[in-house]
Formats: sequence, structure tokens, C-alpha cells
Amino acid sequence: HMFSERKGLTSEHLFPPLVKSFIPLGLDNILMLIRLSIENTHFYFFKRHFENYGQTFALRVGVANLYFTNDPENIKALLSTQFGEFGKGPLFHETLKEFLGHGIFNVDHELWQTSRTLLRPQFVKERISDLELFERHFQQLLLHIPNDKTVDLLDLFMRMTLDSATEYLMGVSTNSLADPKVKFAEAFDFVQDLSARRVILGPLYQLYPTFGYSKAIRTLDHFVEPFIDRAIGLHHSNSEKPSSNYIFLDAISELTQDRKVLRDQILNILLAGRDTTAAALSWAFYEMARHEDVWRKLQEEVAILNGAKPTFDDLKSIKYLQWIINETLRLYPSVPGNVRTALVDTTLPRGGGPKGDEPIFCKKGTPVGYIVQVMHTRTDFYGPDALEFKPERWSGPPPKPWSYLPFNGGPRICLGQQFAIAEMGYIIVRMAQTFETLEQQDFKERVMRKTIILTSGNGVKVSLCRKSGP
Ligand code: HEM
Repeated sequence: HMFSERKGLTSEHLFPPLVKSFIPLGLDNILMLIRLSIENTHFYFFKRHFENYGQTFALRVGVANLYFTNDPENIKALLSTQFGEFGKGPLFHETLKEFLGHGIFNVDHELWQTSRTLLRPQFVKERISDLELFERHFQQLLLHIPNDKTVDLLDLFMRMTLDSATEYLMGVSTNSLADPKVKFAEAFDFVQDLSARRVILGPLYQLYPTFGYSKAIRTLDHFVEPFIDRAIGLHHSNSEKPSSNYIFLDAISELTQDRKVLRDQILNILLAGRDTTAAALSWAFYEMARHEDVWRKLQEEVAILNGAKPTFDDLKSIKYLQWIINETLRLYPSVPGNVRTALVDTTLPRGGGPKGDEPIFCKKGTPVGYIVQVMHTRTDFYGPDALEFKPERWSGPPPKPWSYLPFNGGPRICLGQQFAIAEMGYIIVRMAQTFETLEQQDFKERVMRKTIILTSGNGVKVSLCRKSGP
């Protein structure tokens, strides 16, 4: 029996329920986790286990026990009240270091604090409300949506967000909407996919073949380098400042001229902001194509603009739009499950004892997965229709604290939340202004594919008919 000297806790009631395993070293669990990834059944697996074992349980994998939780009290502890005792951990950092270096996404403690301090000032309202950026990329998007033909909005939104993010970050778009084969786009997708697979393998990450990995990372570096050159040069003399408006890289180069820092942070923000936004946007259209009433209601609400492009304040004031975004991120949080590792021997407030409401012991090194997608469908929080897409539910009181976390919470809450909501809102409104009908063109069963990000495994195939001119 384990004994923790901290807080004088013994092991008596201090472990969460352990999922039954029938083969030594939890080999059956390992196979099952692999199967979940192949069959895209994470959501159903975790939902069932939280129902059968309680809101916090343990799963033996090899010699370690992994914890999983769905309990807002425990999540609050991980992300906020015990922030210093949990982190992304050394393994996560090791696995991603060639790609992400010491960027904000990939570090803990002081290094994280330094990153956060460097980046946060860039996310103030004035800097993220440049809607012209989104309009330019929306116009590009339209070129790829033929009238009344089937298109895959997931693919188009992925390309659009890469283009808008690179332009925002470095001042120049990858233009991957025009040409999906641009080298940077291909390399970025490749590196990201491979990284996700390595993260999922945990301590066995080195077993994953990395053929082409270093080359792809060099492609990313070569792309970013000239922009860093320009930004650093720009700091020395203001004469070459491009005429276009705000550029993220130029702004942070005023605070540091360390090339490696600039490179790392740009790639980290691109990773954090690109797929997450595209995935959420595409799920919104997936659901609206299946709920004609929602699409209609959206059109009615947007009509208040009389066809004018929305301003930042318009976006905020169209309540129904915000409800659609909230509801999409409830059912399909872009990061559906996440993990923190205990950095010291510690406890979590709940999951132990006969009723599961006593603290549990959490040994240093224990990974604790928190599955917000499943938490977002708990009937005790969201009612008996929790699995249904109903933007109207947001007309009621807001969810209980820590029970709705698409953007994470605590000190590491998403820095780009307002940027993402503005981009999503802008694109949704412009689509509703441009197209009369939105129809589902895919009648297969819904596939919720999870790498790190949650996307539709069949893409989002729809057809759109333009409004007839005035
Ligand atoms: C719908 C879109 C988005 C969702 C759902 C989302 C969600 C999240 C989540 C869950 C995290 C926490 C990750 C973790 O610590 O494990 C995060 C962190 C972060 N996000 Fe977002 N994000 C979105 C868009 C964006 C955008 C557009 C940007 C930037 C332009 C951005 C920048 C960041 C950054 C920099 C972090 C790291 C914060 C830190 O570690 O201190 N995100 N985001």
C-alpha cells in the first residue's frame, strides 16, 4: 500500500475505482485504447465508464495507473486551485520539442510564465477585432464554393484558417485555399498529425516511425525564417514596415529579438489556433445542415444587418449567433479531452470513498485525463436532452462553474478565445448573408475522429445555394 507523507494521507480510501483488467500490465486496456483510436469511439467509451465507475476512475496501463475525470471539482483543482502541482509534464515536452521547442504550448512553470507574459498583450480587443482580415479570407473561401454543388467545408475551413492565421501572425498568407499543395501547408499538417500520434503513445512515443519528420520541420523553419528576419530588421529601423496593419510577429519582436523564441512562439500559436477554429466552424455547419430551423433562425437574426458586413460589436450583440457557437463547442469542444500530470505527490478533491466524494491520492507522475466533451453531455448539468444540438438552451442560466470548458480554465485558459469567437462568428454571419440554403450531402453515421483535435471523420459535405441578388 502506498503512503503519502504529505497531508498525512494513507491509502485506505484514497484511490478512485480501478477499471477491471484481465491481463497482466493492463495489456487489455492498452489494446482497447488503440481500438478506440481506430474505431473513433472515445466519446462513447468514456461516457460508459463514467456511468459505470463514477466521475473519476483509474485505468491500469503497463505499470502505471492513469486517472480519468469528469468531475468539475477535480478539473478545477488540476487547472486552477492546484495549478502548481500539475502540468503538461516532461514527457509531453520531450515528445513535441523538435516541433514546438520552448513555445507556450509545450512548457510549464517559469518558461510558461515568460511565454504567457510575452504573448498576452497581443490578444487585447483592439488587436483581434481586425475583421478585414477575416473578410479577405472569406472572399477567397467563396471562390471555392460553387452554387448548389457538394463541397467539404471541413477541408475548406482548414485551409482558410491556415491562411488567415499565417497572415495574422506573419503578415503573409500561405494561400492554401488557392493551392492546397503549398509546401508549408503540407509540412504543417504532416508534423501535426505525426505529433498527435506520438502524444497518444505516451512513453512509447519513440516507437512511432518518424520518417520525413525532420525534413518537414525544416520546411516549417525555412518558411518562418524570412519573416523573422524582417521582423528583427524592423525593430532596428522602422523604415521597412509593411503597409498592412498589425502583424503579430512584428509586435512580439519589439519585446524579444531571440530568433528561436520568435520561431517557437509563432509555430505554437499556429498549432493552437488553426485546427481548433476550423474544427469548431465545421461542426457548426455540420449541425446547422441537419437543423434547418437553426439555419433559418440565424438568417432571421442576421437580417438586422441589412446585408452590411458585421462589426465586432454586431457579432457580440447577435445572441443567437453566440448560442450557436456555445452549443457547437459544448457538443464538439475542439480539444475533447486533455491531460495534466502530477508534478509532485498530491491529492485531488474527489473520487475516493464509497460515494466517490472523498479526496484521492495522486502519485507524482500520474497522468490525469479530463474529458470535457463527456462532461459537457452530463444530464445532471445539461438536462435529459444533453446529447442534442439545441442553441436555445443557452437562453437559460449559464452552466455551473467548471462544467463548460471548451477553452480550458485557470491561468492557462486559451489566449485566443476572443480571436476564435470573432473569426467563427464573422464567417458564420457572412455565410448566412451569402447563402439561402444549407443542405446536408452526407447521410452516413456521424464519426467523431479524435487526434488531439475533434473533427468529423467523413468531412462536412454540404451544398449551399446563393441568395438571389437584390
Ligand atoms: C474554437 C477555437 C479554439 C479552441 C476551442 C481553443 C481551445 C484551447 C484549449 C482547450 C487550450 C488549453 C490547452 C492546454 O493547456 O492543454 C488552449 C490554449 C491556447 N490557445 Fe486556444 N483554442 C481555440 C482557438 C485559439 C486561437 C484562434 C488562438 C490564437 C490565435 C489560440 C491560442 C491559444 C494559446 C496561445 C494557448 C496556450 C495558452 C497557455 O498555455 O497559456 N487558441 N486553447
